[in-house]
Amino acid sequence: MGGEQFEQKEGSPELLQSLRSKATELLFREEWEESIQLYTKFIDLSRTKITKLAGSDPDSIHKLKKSLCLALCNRAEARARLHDSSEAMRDCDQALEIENTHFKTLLCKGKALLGLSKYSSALECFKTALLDPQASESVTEYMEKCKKLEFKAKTGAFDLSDWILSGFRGITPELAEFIGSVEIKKSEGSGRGLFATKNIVVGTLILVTRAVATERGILGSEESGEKAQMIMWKNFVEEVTKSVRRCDRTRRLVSSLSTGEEEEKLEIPDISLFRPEEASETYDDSKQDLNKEYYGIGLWTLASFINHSCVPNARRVHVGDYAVVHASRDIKAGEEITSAYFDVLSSPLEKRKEMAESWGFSCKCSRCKFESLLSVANQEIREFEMGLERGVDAGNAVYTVEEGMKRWKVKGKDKGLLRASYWGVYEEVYNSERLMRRWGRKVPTMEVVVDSVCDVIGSDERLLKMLVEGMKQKKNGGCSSSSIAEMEKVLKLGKGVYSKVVSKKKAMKTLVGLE
Ligand SMILES: C[S@@+](CC[C@H](N)C(=O)[O-])C[C@H]1O[C@@H](n2cnc3c(N)ncnc32)[C@H](O)[C@@H]1O
Repeated sequence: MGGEQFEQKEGSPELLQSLRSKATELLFREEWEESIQLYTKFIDLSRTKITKLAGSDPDSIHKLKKSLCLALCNRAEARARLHDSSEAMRDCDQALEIENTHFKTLLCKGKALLGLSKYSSALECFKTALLDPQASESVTEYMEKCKKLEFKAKTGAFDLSDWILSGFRGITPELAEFIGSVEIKKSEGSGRGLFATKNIVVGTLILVTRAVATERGILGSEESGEKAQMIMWKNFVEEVTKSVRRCDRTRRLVSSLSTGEEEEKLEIPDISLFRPEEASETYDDSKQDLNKEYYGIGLWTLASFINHSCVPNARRVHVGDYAVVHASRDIKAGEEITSAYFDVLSSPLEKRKEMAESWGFSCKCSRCKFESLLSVANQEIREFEMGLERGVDAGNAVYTVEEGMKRWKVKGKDKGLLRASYWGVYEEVYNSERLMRRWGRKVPTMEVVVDSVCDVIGSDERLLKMLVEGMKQKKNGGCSSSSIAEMEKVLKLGKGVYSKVVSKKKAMKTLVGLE
């Protein structure tokens, strides 16, 4: 192709024709990069020619502009396929400057806007496209999609009941970016954090945010797994770098993130920076643990402002490329929203310190402060923990903690903190008929312990499972059906674990194992 091209004069109709048909052929063959290259050459040559012909040959200029418009539109299509929505948008805008109702471009721009989560702007585009005689049903379908996503983005009303119930199988449901009642502020403990601007009820969605980049894979055996992990990280960093280069807004979002150093000096970005519809696009030319070997990396900018706490009030799950954060207990206006970066149930202070260290920080949360003070003052706790390591009887261990708390003057909510730290032994006791026969009368009931733990660490599937098992056992033991209050408690805990995206009550009942 190269030789053939250079024999033709730059800007000759033959060269332009040949470039255009080769670029189109590549587009049909889905060879996006190569197609973009040829369209770029065609676009540059056409523009030069139009400038040269200015004022002399209106017919030729008209024809050239028409094919320039189509070339920009096709290049936009190819760029959109490579997930370069910002550059695709720029091509569309330039094409629409030539022909403001160009049908194919309007469709392409609408799709690019959808890719940028700008649902209402996308809807406007499709509305204009619908006026074109070529408009088919697919335009109406796109309009419906925009309306649905815009509604979700405004309200956070998602219903993933069916997908969750099907065991997360099938097509991942389409989500929209959503930012609830939150703002970014200085956090007492660690740089900046996300804060509630209104009271948030357990289960309510706080954020749904799409990743700047993700990388997923299955890791093999130890050695090849490590290598695969390294390759995934390399690809991931390349993807982030590409996204940052492509889009100025992404660059601003990524550069607002903390590196974990000098957190006191970090700027507080306005939350509107993260709202896709509000963000002006400037073009800069420059863990679901179903499988232990499954590995995933991602970067979600707004979710990265959420600090860790060992008494978290929010949970984060991933659905496709989205991070979904919801309240795992009721949150008061002004309270900092925190999630657990690692398992905080069944993890005494020293174990949590190690885990925080592997994340590169030393945890300053209230639970760590409380337990540090307690263990410094308390030789008994250290001895108790040494006993746990030696494998003492779980019933005896629970009894020791409960009696100890009386002596150490641990009261009210603080009891939940220690029970959470030593949850492992509590769980063992409540799950064992033998231990319950021996210790049942000497230790608090499972319901009391679950309540107090839930109060401090928020909803957790292990707490939920324990409550549900308790209800079933009561039923099997001849108790009449569970009380409404018990049922409501389980469903509330279910909401805290799975969030309101399981909005059908029947679905929630099945999910928690009550049906
Ligand atoms: C994902 S960022 C959270 C937002 C960060 N504070 C900021 O200003 O951008 C994670 C970093 O925040 C800090 N951090 C988060 N939770 C913390 C905690 N409980 N105690 C101390 N530092 C914490 C650590 O430096 C950690 O590496």
